Amino acid sequence: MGQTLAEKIWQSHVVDQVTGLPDLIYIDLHLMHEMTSPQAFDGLRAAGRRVRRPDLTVATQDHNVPTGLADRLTVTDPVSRAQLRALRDNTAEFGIEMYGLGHDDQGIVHVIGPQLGLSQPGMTIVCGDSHSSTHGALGALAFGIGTSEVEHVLATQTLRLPAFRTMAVNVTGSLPAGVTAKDLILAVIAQIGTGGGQGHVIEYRGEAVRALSMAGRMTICNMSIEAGARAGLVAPDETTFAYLRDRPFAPRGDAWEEATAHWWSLRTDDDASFDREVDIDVTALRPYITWGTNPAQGGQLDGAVPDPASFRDPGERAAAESALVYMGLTPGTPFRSIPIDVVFVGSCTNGRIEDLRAVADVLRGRPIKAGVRMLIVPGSTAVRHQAEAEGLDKVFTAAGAEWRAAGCSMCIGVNPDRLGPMQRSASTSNRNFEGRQGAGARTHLVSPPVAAASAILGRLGSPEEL
Ligand SMILES: CC(C)[C@H](C(=O)O)[C@@H](O)C(=O)O
Ligand code: SF4
Repeated sequence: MGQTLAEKIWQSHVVDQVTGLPDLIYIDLHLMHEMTSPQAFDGLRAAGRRVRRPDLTVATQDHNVPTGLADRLTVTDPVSRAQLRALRDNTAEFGIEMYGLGHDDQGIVHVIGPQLGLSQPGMTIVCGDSHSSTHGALGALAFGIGTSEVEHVLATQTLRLPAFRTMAVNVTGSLPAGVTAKDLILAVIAQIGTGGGQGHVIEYRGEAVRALSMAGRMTICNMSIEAGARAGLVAPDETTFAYLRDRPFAPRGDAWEEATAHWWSLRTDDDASFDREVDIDVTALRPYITWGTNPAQGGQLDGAVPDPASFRDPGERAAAESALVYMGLTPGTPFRSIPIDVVFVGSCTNGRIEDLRAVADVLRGRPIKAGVRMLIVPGSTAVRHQAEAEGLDKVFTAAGAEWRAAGCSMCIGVNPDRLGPMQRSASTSNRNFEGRQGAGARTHLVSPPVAAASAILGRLGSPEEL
């Protein structure tokens, strides 16, 4: 019987199999950021070990960095300061490449890996960060790992990883105009739930996935983790190769020809079977948003806040009840009437140049609503430079938005970009948990065009209303 793509990559990386223990897997690329690495380096030091393959390890500073142009280098929070300094010192001590603050290649770890051509088809990639699934868009098997595993990879370039189950998400039809990869993944998560992918590696397949840009594929793979999946991936094709060609770390010349010949073999065999398959037809998909406090509590923007009583499952009903209290929402309220205070565009889900272009297309020539704060935060310094070369920053600032420097920013409240209590945001990020964007803050996850339209309207809405 044939194999799935995920199984093929796994098998080609098994270093050791011992009965009763998870497989020992070779790791091709280890990405790091400041939040999950300090203790790993402390552990190495305590054991007197070195980093086995510093050449396969790359670090950046993203979570704790200020994105304000004025306070970029003034990190006042002591914890953030200590973590940023630790990463700088540790990478210098252990000989690891570091794209830190001030470096042209700095950015959110899941944005810079693909952008530099570090993340490639067929690789095993790990990072001490759950959204490592993003790199699966390149046809890699990419897992988020914990800090003790970070230490293990640093020391050995291998990791014992538990076996996974396979799942196919088959996406048919083509996305209607104005409907994006973000809407698609929010709809998938609403359909299968936050635990729907548990223990599985999801392969996204079908014509609608083939038609997605690499940025779109990264958006859907990124959020696989919000459905509980171990990883998400898309088989590599011409779109992948066109994206990777000539990137700084992509193979060149004959090595490129050899690599692409191999990469073409990286696909699920026709006679392979998945442990689970989910079908979704996107022909009639509309912009999707979340109303609750987990990414599966979502619905079409055309709809209204649901009545918790409408959920048959008692767990889902209770979760909806408490989410509506936290979110300050009343059943039956049309989504398009919900006022917002802040709009955040950015994150490893939607902080790429394509996302910023989509936002600029909506904002061009239109001011954002008085009283609304809009932050536009490029996913990397290179994205920032590209956007400026295209004049997008002028569009943003002319509309009244803040154009900021690269980092995780308001996706997570561990840097100065935070919402105040009860402030409500439309956010292109991936998590709407209680307190995620600041204590007491209320988050609606949206696509880039919906974020831009909402900033103009001062309430949740889409470009068709403008
Ligand atoms: C800080 C980090 C460990 C965390 C993650 O694992 O995803 C963060 O990036 C997030 O998005 O919540
Ligand atoms: S942008 Fe958000 S989701 Fe992505 S790595 Fe940073 S904090 Fe995590």
